[in-house]
Parts: sequence; structure tokens; C-alpha cells
Amino acid sequence: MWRCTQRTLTQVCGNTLRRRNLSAAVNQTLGIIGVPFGKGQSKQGVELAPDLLRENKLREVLQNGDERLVITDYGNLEYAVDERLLQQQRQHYHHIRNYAEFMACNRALIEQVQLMLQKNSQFLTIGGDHAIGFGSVAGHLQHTPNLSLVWVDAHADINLHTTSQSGNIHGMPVSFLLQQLRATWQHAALDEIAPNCLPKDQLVYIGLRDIDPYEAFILNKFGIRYYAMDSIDRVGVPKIIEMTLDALSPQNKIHVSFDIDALDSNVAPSTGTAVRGGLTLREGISIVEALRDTNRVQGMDLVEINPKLGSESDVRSTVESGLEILKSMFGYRRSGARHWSNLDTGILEREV
Ligand SMILES: NC(=[NH2+])NCCC[C@H](N)C(=O)O
Ligand SMILES: [Mn+2]
Ligand SMILES: [Mn+2]
Repeated sequence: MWRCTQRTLTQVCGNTLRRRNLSAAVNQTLGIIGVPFGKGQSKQGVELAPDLLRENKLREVLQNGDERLVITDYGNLEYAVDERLLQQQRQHYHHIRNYAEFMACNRALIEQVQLMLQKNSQFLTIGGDHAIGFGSVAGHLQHTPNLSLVWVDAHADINLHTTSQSGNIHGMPVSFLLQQLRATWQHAALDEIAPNCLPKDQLVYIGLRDIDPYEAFILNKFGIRYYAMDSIDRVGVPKIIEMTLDALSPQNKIHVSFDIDALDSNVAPSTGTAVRGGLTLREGISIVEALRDTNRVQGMDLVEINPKLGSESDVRSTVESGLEILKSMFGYRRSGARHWSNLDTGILEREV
């Protein structure tokens, strides 16, 4: 009888389970890198997001989630373009805007992510546009080859240089990561900077609703798993998460690449390619909480916040939404479950 009640309670509020997870999280260390890169698309402003999030108390917000989290901010990434990349661009990728800058930035990011993972148990990459998803995930893969990727986005970002209609490289990062597609970038010397790549069955998309025709063709040809908004409407976020986790290898670490435009444009309007009909903030938080509760998330990106787009209040709500997502990923629980270590737990005895 008692056992049954206990189990039911756990199912309902999940607190018993959560508390066990909390103790597993002792000594979490988080490295943060800002990547003010906006050349994967053409709108100015996305490069301002890392510093804007810092000004809006990024560190405090994360710390509020779990006061034992040790945070190291590595500042903003710097990179330099070299002649070899310019030559690749001239000879092979002249139709792709800013190819050389893209490669230079991601090459530096691949190194930076590995450095952060040598010193920290988790890392966070703040963009910038989603072109940096390549370097962030590729760096993660060099450190942890057995990796799964959850790409939360309105877009699939899986264009090839031959299929992109916009020429914007923020619509292509996933094609640099997948084993099955990287051959299409044969002149990019990917084997030198990022030999490890991602098998297609370790990628799941959530939140898609604006897929280009050739992207749809690629997704279907390779049988890549994606849960577009219509599936989320049909079965709801908990089921989507269950299917996502069932699909990914249970022993793998997880990288979550979160494009702010996955959220509906009413909660995240200040972004370059906003699409209506997206995730509510609560759905976004639920997704992140559920992934985080696996204790397997080792890296995360937050990208595409553009403070130059929309009104002042648009920018405020977009930044707030982004911070809520990060807060839930790195410690905060809506249920109130937390560590008591920094609380004065004698307070009740003294007062009563
Ligand atoms: N990361 C993004 N917001 N990507 C939007 C990509 C839009 C479009 N599919 C393109 O390739 O240009
Ligand atoms: Mn994206
Ligand atoms: Mn997007």
C-alpha cells in the first residue's frame, strides 16, 4: 500500500527522483563562451547578444538555479581568417556568403569547446547566429565522440552549399556535422579540423515549421528524426521527449542546440528569421527541463537573439525568454526542488 502511494506520488510530482538527480549534480562546473558571429546571415545585431545577456545578469540567473554551480566565463571568441580559407572560398565556395569567416570562427570554436571540456563538466556557447552550431557541436564531438544532438529550432539548418536558396550559412551547419553529408563539403578540409562527425541516428530535431524543399528531401532520404510543430500538437511535449530519448543512445552525452526562433515569435520576436506558430515558453522550458533531468547534457548553444530587431519591449521579452531557457537547463526547477546546503535549515526550530 505504502509503496504504491509512494510510487504514485513520484509519478505525479517527480520530486523523489529529482532529489536523487540533484545529488548527482555536485561539483558541476560550467564554461561559457560568447561567439559574436553574425556573418551566417545578413542582419546586423545578432553579434551583440552575448554581451547583452551578460548585462542582463546571465551569471546570476544561472547561479540562482544552483548555487553550487561553478561558472567560468571565457569571454568572447576571437578568430583570424587566413589565406588558405580565402582560397577555398574563391575556388569552391564563392556562392556562399562569408565562407572564410565562417570557417575561421568555427575552427577557433572547435578548439575553445575542447579546452572548456577539459576544465569543466559542461559548456554553454552563446551566439551569434546558428552558423556557430557547427563549431560548437564539432568541438564537442572531438572531446566526446559518443554524442547525441538535439536541435531545437523552427528550421532544419541542413542545407548544402548546392541547395541553399539564401546563400546564408546559418541555414547549413548541420550538413557539416553529419557523416552522410560532409562529403558535400569536400574542399573544406573538415577531416583536419573536426575528424569526428555525427551519425544521422544520433540527431533529433524538435520544433521545426519552416523547412526548405531540399531540406525536406534530405531529411526524408536519410530518415533523420524530426518532430515538427504538427507532431508536438498531436502528442504533446512529454511524448516528444520520450520518443527523442528512446531514439538516442542511452549512454551518450547530449548536446542541445537551441535556436531562439524555436519559440513562438510572441515570446521571442527579436530574431532574424522569426516564424509564427512556435513553441510556447512553457513548452520550451519543459523540453529543456526534461533533457536536463537525464543528467547527460554536456553542452548547449543559445543562438539567434538579435537585439537590433523589434521594439525595446520585443528585445526585453526575447532576452528574458532566452534566460528562462538557460536557467532551466542549468539548475532551476519550477517544482522548487533544490539543495538546502546554503539555507539556514534551523530557522523553523528557532521560530516555532
Ligand atoms: N538558423 C536559422 N535561423 N536558420 C534559418 C535558415 C532559413 C533558410 N532555411 C535558409 O537556409 O536560409
Ligand atoms: Mn537555427
Ligand atoms: Mn531557426
